[in-house]
Amino acid sequence: MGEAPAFFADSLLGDFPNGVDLKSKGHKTAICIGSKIYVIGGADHESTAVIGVQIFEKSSGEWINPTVLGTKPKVSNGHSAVLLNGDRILVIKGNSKSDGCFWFLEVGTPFIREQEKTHGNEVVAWSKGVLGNVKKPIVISGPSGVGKGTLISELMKEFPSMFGFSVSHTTRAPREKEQNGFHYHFSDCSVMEREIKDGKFLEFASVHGNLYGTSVEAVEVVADAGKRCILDIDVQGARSVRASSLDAIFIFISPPSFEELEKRLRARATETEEQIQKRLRNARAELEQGKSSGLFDHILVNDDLESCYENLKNILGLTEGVKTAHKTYPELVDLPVEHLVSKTDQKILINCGAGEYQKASDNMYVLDLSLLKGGAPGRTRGLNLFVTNPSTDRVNVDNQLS
Ligand SMILES: Nc1ncnc2c1ncn2[C@@H]1O[C@H](COP(=O)(O)OP(=O)(O)OP(=O)(O)O)[C@@H](O)[C@H]1O
Ligand SMILES: Nc1nc2c(ncn2[C@@H]2O[C@H](COP(=O)(O)O)[C@@H](O)[C@H]2O)c(=O)[nH]1
Repeated sequence: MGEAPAFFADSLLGDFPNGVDLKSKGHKTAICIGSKIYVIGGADHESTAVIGVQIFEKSSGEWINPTVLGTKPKVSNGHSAVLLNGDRILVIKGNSKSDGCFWFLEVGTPFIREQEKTHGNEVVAWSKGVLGNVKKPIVISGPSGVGKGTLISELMKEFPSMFGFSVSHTTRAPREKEQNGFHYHFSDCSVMEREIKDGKFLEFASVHGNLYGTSVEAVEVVADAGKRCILDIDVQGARSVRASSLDAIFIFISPPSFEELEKRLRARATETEEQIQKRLRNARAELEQGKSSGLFDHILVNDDLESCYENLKNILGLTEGVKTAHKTYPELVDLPVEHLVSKTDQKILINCGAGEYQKASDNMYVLDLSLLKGGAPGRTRGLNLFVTNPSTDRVNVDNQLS
């Protein structure tokens, strides 16, 4: 149970006209979902730099400090909040640019329900809203030595501005030419176990006797750079990603034969005999699962490297002449502190000339949420923002809201 915010729960039920399902006072907003009132604003109880969240449970009259996961938004002069689908709240920070003003607070999504089982406490999770879209990440799996890394290197070499590699964490020792932060983030077992508990990883698995994991950040930094992310992970990891909010394409690379796989692994000469034996034992299980689980969208046999690479490019729609990424981000706009929000279906109307400050020339923005992707613990992507002027674009607004 936490300390109450600086106003009483009853006052939350007053009529503050600041958006849909929204009651606000000062820099706090309140959204009611069932028996709970989520109070967003002020400082977090652990850090004064980020926006706090508290929950008022109406049935017991108690205040709860939930476990707050995800990237938290910095405190701002003011914000508005809108409930979406009953399980997440859109928070629009005023006085910020459109690449940093949209945030989502998840309160009842499948991810939150899973986390509540682990934490044994109320959980909420922030994710930053990102305008525009990037193409689906690509998960590449297959037994050790099949050629995943070789194929990925070819892609990155031919299309450097299009693809980015998700740099995993691992507890295995670096090989001779491997660089920390480039090939892997090399980590201690105790550090990585603590970070797993803290929710830093999208997925993790014990592979060939070591821990490996993809951090949420490893995937998001690639997408933030406008690139398509490639993950090189084992089959257990692929299964976890399938169950996560990351909408990806799953490709399994298979060897032409088990003998050829063994030959490649030995020729690479990076493992001891004992490790080779372990990897080969695991390869049998991975081949079984990879081919029969229905987990993978595509299975590619890496016999001749050149033709396998061509097949991979075909799957990814990389025909001749496609060399660069297409960025589709809208131009940045400034959202003022004073704004009104209203919601129709999957669209949010943001009126930037709110109340007494309204001028005929003030712009309205329409935030389209119909193509939302992802969410906590990563980013929420696929937001589209249209600008419109109420005095000249009446028809336009109506169309965009319908
Ligand atoms: N089609 C191919 N024909 C012959 N050799 C290949 C082929 N593809 C890759 N190789 C070689 O096989 C070895 C293993 O390849 P690579 O390191 O890319 O495998 P990997 O699947 O990434 O393995 P790991 O999962 O252990 O990281 C390398 O020496 C590579 O040059
Ligand atoms: N589940 C995960 N598996 C991973 C990750 N990073 C790499 N891997 C897989 O581990 C094996 C061994 O890799 P190696 O570099 O030691 O040869 C290989 O199959 C990789 O695909 C990860 O983040 N998560």
